[in-house]
This record gives sequence, structure tokens and C-alpha cells, in this order.
Amino acid sequence: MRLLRLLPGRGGGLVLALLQGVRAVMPALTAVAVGRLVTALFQDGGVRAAAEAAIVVAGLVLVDQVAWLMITPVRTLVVKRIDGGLRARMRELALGLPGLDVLERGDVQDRLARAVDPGMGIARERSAGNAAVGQLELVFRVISAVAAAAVLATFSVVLAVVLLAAALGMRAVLRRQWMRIIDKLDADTAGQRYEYYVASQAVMGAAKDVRLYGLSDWFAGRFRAAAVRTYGPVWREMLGVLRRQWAIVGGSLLMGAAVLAAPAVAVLDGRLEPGRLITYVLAGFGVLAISAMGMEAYDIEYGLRGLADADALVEAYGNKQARPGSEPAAEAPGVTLENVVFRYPGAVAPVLDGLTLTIAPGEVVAVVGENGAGKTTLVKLLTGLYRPESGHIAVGGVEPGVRRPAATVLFQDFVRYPASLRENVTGGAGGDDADVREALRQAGGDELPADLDTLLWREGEAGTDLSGGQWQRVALARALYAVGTGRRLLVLDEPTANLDVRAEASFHERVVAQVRDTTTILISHRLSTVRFADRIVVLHDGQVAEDGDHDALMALGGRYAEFFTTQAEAFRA
Ligand SMILES: Nc1ncnc2c1ncn2[C@@H]1O[C@H](COP(=O)(O)OP(=O)(O)OP(=O)(O)O)[C@@H](O)[C@H]1O
Repeated sequence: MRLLRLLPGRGGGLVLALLQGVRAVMPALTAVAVGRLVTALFQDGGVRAAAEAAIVVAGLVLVDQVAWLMITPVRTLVVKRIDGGLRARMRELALGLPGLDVLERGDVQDRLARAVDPGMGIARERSAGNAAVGQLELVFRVISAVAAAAVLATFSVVLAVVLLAAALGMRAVLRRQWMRIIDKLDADTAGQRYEYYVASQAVMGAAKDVRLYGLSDWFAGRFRAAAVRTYGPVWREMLGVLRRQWAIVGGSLLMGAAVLAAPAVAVLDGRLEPGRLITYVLAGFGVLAISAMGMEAYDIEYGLRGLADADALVEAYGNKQARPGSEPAAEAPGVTLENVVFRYPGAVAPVLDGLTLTIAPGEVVAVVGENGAGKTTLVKLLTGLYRPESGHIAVGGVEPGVRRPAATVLFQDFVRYPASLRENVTGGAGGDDADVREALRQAGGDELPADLDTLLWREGEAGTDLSGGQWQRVALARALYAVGTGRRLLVLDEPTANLDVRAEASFHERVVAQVRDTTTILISHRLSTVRFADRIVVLHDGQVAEDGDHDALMALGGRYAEFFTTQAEAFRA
């Protein structure tokens, strides 16, 4: 019932049920009609009756064919509607999660993937739509068998009942055997999928490495091992099932023989006319058809398991709402962090361990520190993507964990959207082209395509790709454009990582100093990028180790001074 309720009520679902209903009664009707035709042929002077019966048979065949032709598109439509609905629900759920912590959990990712993923099935997709339609198909297959049994019952009620029960029993046995294959496939899904995708999909991403380092044998070996690990138990189970088929084959032969023999004996005894023999044999085979386990059994089982994952996610996280975002503001917000402690889920040591920091509205503060010091983590906390374990954070007086600040961030791993240059800057929000061009100019993107409609996606029609530095300028323009829309907390995480020396040298003057009425946090290992900040904060051991402007920190002779001197010396050398 759970599956049948997924079927769209109006339109597709009803039409599909109607078409399948038509096809379901065909074996029974055809059995009767062909029997009549044969009877008419055996009768003297039954030409007219035979012709009429033949027309009925032809009509039934035609109707069956038309229904069969119509089923495929309607079925596809229904499946896509159900799957689209489920995907939308899962997308909503995933995007509605307030932070990244839940989304990053392996079990949640696995459930999400199973709920919407086509799966790595045995020629079948793991899809709720296929499952719902499969359930409908099964219902009508049973109806079809019952209808055929009703025709057979006019010959022998016992034969009809025994045959129907035996056919359904055989189907149940077969189904149980084959479903164990799915169990094998679903065991350790996470590990399998990881191996499988690493081995198969990484090949595309690593195309350069594969050639340069001669990695193809390594990849092929890993792919083979993953395939054997994933499918080995499945293949073994399949072979086992095939070996255990003798009982089913024996049962089928016995039932087939009974269907043929009982009416045949009656004909020989003169108790039954030959035309009826045909009717009952055809009806008998119509009943027997249900003993075969159709592909719908996989669809149902697969889909139910995916739905169970979807249900579990909805139950666990469905009521978590995305945090509301702050209104765009004309004024720069102040930022305070008091005794903030944060550790990633499952991690032992905290990344931030009692961090206290205050940033005044409109200030430009640079955050520096060794790799892994927690600079990016700090940004994620300030933007409400994570919540601190303890301590207090406020941006513009509001806790980011309660209301997402109107911030704009150029992340280190910024996203390259397969969209137009304009959309990459505006985030698809639309807006004035003059503002887009101004943001691009400020980001140093003068040499980028002049046409804002240029598609930045090589795979797309007339699409193009950019260099690493050019992409970084586009992402920087996106952050700067958002400042113009009232996002007054600007965070730039390694904004000059891909820029050439000249662009890096002029970065502060050309970009940072031009941003008005905005609180700016600048993260960079390139100390020439941060030296002009109002304040520089050094993160170490999860806390603020040093805090002051460039001159003060150089005079202090601590970590910053050491970093700076080392970089400057390396540069001079
Ligand atoms: N999503 C995550 N899950 C678990 N641990 C993480 C995650 N992201 C970062 N870490 C860990 O947290 C620590 C701080 O990472 P973070 O990215 O904040 O450092 P960072 O100072 O920005 O480093 P870098 O200078 O290399 O960019 C690192 O030890 C890292 O391994």
C-alpha cells in the first residue's frame, strides 16, 4: 500500500492502472475467444461463426498491442514524477539542514544516496517510481492469473485453485531466493560505493595524473578489485540460486503437464469439445504466468529499501529548518567570539579551543596561522555553517547559529558554476550588468570574456573554460558583487592563491582598500597580502596567539615576525 499511495492520483497513475487492467484480462479473454474460434472451425457450416470469432481474437490482440504500446510512455512519466518528487524532497531536506555537520556524516550521505541514487543494481534502478509502478504491475499480474483461473474453474474448480496456489507459491520461493542477491548487494554499501566510485569516477578527474604518472594499471587493478568485492558475492549468490532451481523446474513441469493432461483426457473421453481444450490450456498457462518472478519484484524491493532510507532521513532531520538569513544591511557588522570551542564530529581534539576575538565594524582583520590552524573553520562558524561546542559568537549582535549573517565568502575551494559569466558573479540573482562589470573590474577580471553571457562550461555548447587565476577572479567578483547587495561581512579565504605576482602585490590597494562600509576578514598565507590589514591575528593551538598590526607584530618578534621574515628571505633569495 505504501508504494501504491505514491502513484499520482490523477492522470498518469489512473491511466497506467487502466492500461494494465486491460492487459491483465487479456489472457483470460483470449483463452475464451481462441477456444470459440477453434470450436467454430470444428463445426459444420461454422464459417460465419469462425469468422466472427476470428474478428474477436484479432480485436483482442489489437487492443493488447495498443495497451502495450501506450504503457511504456505512461509508465516512464509516472516513474519520473514519483522519482522527481522524492528527489525534490531529499534536496529540500539536505539544503534545509541548518549546518554542514549532519550532511557530512557518512551514514547520512549513504542514506541520501540510496534514497535518490539510481543504485548499482542488477540491471534495475533503485527508484521509488519503479517500485510503485512495479507494485501496480504485480497487482495486475495477480488479477490476470485470477481471471485466467476463473476461466479454468469452469472446467475444474480444483484444478484452477491448486494451479493458482502452486503458481503463487513458486513465485514466493523464487522471490525469496533472488532477494538474497539484493541483500548481498546492499551489504557494506558505503564501502562498496566508495571503492567503486573512487575507482571508476576518479579516472576522469585524474586523467592528467593517470597519463603523467602511468597510473592506468593501478586504476584498472583498483577498479577490478572493487568490482569483484561489490559483485563477487552477488555472482556467487546468483549461481547458487541457479543450482537450486531444480525444484522450481520440476514444479513447473508438473503443473504444465496437469494443465495439458486434464482437459486432454476429458476430450479423449468425449466429455469436452476440442475448442474448450484450447481455452483451458491457454487459461492454465495464463495462471502459470504468475509463477515467474518478473523484474517488478526487484523494483519493489529496491524501491522499498530506498524509501526506508528516505523515511529515516525525514524522521531524523525533516523538522530541522534552514536558519533564516539576515537582511542585507547598509552598515558593517561587528564580530565577537568569546571562548569558542569547536571540534569536528568524531574528532578527538578541538580545532578551536577557547578562541576569543573581537572585530570592530568596518575593520579589516587578517587571520594567519599554519596549515590546519583552524582559519577556514573559523569562517564556517562565523557564517553559521557549524555551531560551536561552547562559547559565544555574534555577528552584528546576532548568533550565526540562530540567524545566518548577511555575509559573503570567497572560499578557498570556491565553486565553478557551469553557468554564464554573469550568473557566476550574481549567483543567478539577476541584477544590473553595470554592477557585474564593476565587480569584475575590481576583482581584476579585465581580460575575462567581455560578453557576460559567455558560458563558463567547456562541455556546453559554445562554452569555454578559464584558467585557475581567472576563475579565482570570477569568484572574487561574486563576493564583491554580494557586498554591493548589502552583505557587509566579507570573508576572503586565500584570495590571491592563484593570482600572479603583480595581481597579488596590488591586491590590498586594488580590492580590499576599495571595499567600503564592510567588515573584512582576510585569510592568507601570503603575508604580502595581509600586511596592510588594520589588524593581523595569528591562530595557534586553537586560540589567538598574536594580535596587532604588521608593525606591532614585527616588533613583537613572535610567530608572525618569523613567518614574515622567512617568506621575505625566501623571496629575496
Ligand atoms: N569537514 C571536516 N571534518 C573533519 N575535520 C576537518 C574538516 N575540515 C577541516 N578539518 C580539520 O580541522 C583542522 C582545521 O582545518 P581548517 O581548514 O580550518 O584549517 P586552515 O587553518 O584553514 O588550514 P589551511 O591553511 O591549510 O587552509 C584541520 O586539522 C583539518 O584536518
